[in-house]
Amino acid sequence: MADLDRTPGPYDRQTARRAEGILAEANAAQVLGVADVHVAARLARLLDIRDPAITLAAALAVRAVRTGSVACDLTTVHALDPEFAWPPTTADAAAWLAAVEASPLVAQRILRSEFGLLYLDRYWEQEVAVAESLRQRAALPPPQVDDATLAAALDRLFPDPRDADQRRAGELAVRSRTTIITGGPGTGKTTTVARVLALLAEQHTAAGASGDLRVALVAPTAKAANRLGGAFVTAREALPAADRARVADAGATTLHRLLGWNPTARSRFRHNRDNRLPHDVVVLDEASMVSLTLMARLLEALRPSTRLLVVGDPDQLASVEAGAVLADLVAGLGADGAQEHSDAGPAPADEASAAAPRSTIGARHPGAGPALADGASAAPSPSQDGDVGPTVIEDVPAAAPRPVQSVARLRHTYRFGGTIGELAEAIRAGDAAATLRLLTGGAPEATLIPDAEPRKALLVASALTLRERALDGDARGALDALAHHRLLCAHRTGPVGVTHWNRLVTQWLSERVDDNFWAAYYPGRPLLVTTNDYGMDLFNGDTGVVLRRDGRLIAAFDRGTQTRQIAVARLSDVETMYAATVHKSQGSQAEHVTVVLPEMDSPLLTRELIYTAVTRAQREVTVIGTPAAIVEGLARRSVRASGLRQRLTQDFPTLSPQG
Ligand SMILES: Nc1ncnc2c1ncn2[C@@H]1O[C@H](COP(=O)(O)OP(=O)(O)OP(=O)(O)O)[C@@H](O)[C@H]1O
Repeated sequence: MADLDRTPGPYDRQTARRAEGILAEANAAQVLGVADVHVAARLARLLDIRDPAITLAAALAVRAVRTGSVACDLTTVHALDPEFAWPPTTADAAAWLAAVEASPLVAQRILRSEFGLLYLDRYWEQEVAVAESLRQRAALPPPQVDDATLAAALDRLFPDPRDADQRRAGELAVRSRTTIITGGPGTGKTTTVARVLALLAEQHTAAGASGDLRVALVAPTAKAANRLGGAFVTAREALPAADRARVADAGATTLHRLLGWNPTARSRFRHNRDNRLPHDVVVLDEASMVSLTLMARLLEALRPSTRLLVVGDPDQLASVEAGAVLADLVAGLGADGAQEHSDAGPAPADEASAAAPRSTIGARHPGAGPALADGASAAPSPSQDGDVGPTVIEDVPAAAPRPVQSVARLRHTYRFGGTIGELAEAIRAGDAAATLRLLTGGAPEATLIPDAEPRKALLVASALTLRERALDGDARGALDALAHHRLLCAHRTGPVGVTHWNRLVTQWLSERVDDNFWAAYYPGRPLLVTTNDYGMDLFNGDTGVVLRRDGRLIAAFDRGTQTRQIAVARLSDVETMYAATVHKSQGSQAEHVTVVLPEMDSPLLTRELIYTAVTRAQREVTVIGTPAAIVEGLARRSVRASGLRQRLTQDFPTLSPQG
């Protein structure tokens, strides 16, 4: 897995020493990184490219992937540095792209050009593969559904009118092969997944299938998988007894593990198109963190009959690797207002009929399936399409069973008390005035402070609590203390980065307690694992703490309800974690979170970063920064160039409202 913190920042400047010409100039101006320069220089040499604008385009295509995009949009690259001496032939982006298309780079399929974007071939292929897999899944006949059983189950599992969104998501998941369930923190995604699995298990039995429903619960990182596993146990426990008995306590794993990652094998994943996964249902949680590459691998390893539930929050920071797949799927498959609603409360009862084409359920939905409106569970005629809005796929006979691809958004927040939920929603909507009002309104759950000084007492107290429990050898107690408060920064390095804060807290502790806090290991040292070690069962992003037990130092790592304990001598790639980056914290939460905003000119100061950071808090969030930084950050979106949205729209038959 890539380093979760490799997003380039202003302190990551590196010089490509042997670069020449335009590449050297662009590197000196920090438009290009070393890797971009080296790849482009090599291509220019091999293909005898003399035009600096073409070489520059190749480097920019590499840069695009390195910074999270799937492709490079030449119309926007001047904005990277308007002062840079861009070659005059790059002023007209369309002409520049045409010149690249006419070059050997495209002729030899090293680069691909589509949708006005320039792709490295590998990423173009992956994007095509993802769209093609989804198209093939959508073209299959819809799953068989026992409507009477489903109707009764929906009434049983979603009895509360507040659960309207969850109920719609549940019904869509039963009627579709691919369902995307989105929602902010605490909107009941895991609860809905547990209920969906009960619905599916019941359908499985009603269809006379032998054996239990085979389910895989997966998340992109080990930490997110642990958390999913824990949340799923709780959600399963809350099911009515008969439904609980239907749903196996599946246990969650990582996507890499599910696919059978083997770094030494020629085919890196044991499960692939020639050796498909055996499951009936695959639930992919925290999907915002999934890269295009992994999504392509997962889709190719699924049997066509396997249901796929993609679950996540598309407003969070996207994967550290290339792609913003979840956001693209929501935009590309959600045909209507799935993304547009911003109200945090449950859907008004009459919204369905009032806003037929803008339903919460963004269904790329040809309409022939049974009704999806509340209560409309029995198989209706196509004219009863309810709140999805009647839509047709062109060229598909009206009577033919039609595939359903659906996006369901959960909007009601069950977990947060008012303020954090409202704050998350204000940030998501980019409403700076509301965000500032909530952060400065005096509510203890959300505060904005201009500098870090008031945090010193809290940080030292947290570290000392951790130390006390570690000295007692109390693994669970220490890990709980670690999860109590988290300090999050945008950058690893620099004056407001993780390294600085780790040093500062270590210094403060040294002033308070007589121990060597600069030693490699000491009781109470909070740990962050920085690489995957399959043999040790330790993964990038795992968090733990050093304990003293029987005079020895051991490290305890969180495994949901369990702990993994290892002698410190066996650890290699770990860092101190008094602070962590927002990227690394994705997929986990703490009761109280302190967010250090980056400086105003940091490229990391974006709405997605602030949203992700703030929504890591379960009970209380403190933001260190200025109102101006909040305003600036909310106005900036983390844009990732990709053609997946267009490709999904293009590949799928056009929807048009009926009548
Ligand atoms: N329909 C519901 N009725 C009552 N409580 C609910 C419902 N749905 C969810 N909850 C409660 O809300 C809380 C959050 O639910 P859940 O963990 O399913 O949300 P989530 O969206 O998966 O959260 P996260 O963002 O942490 O992944 C839990 O305490 C859960 O019991």
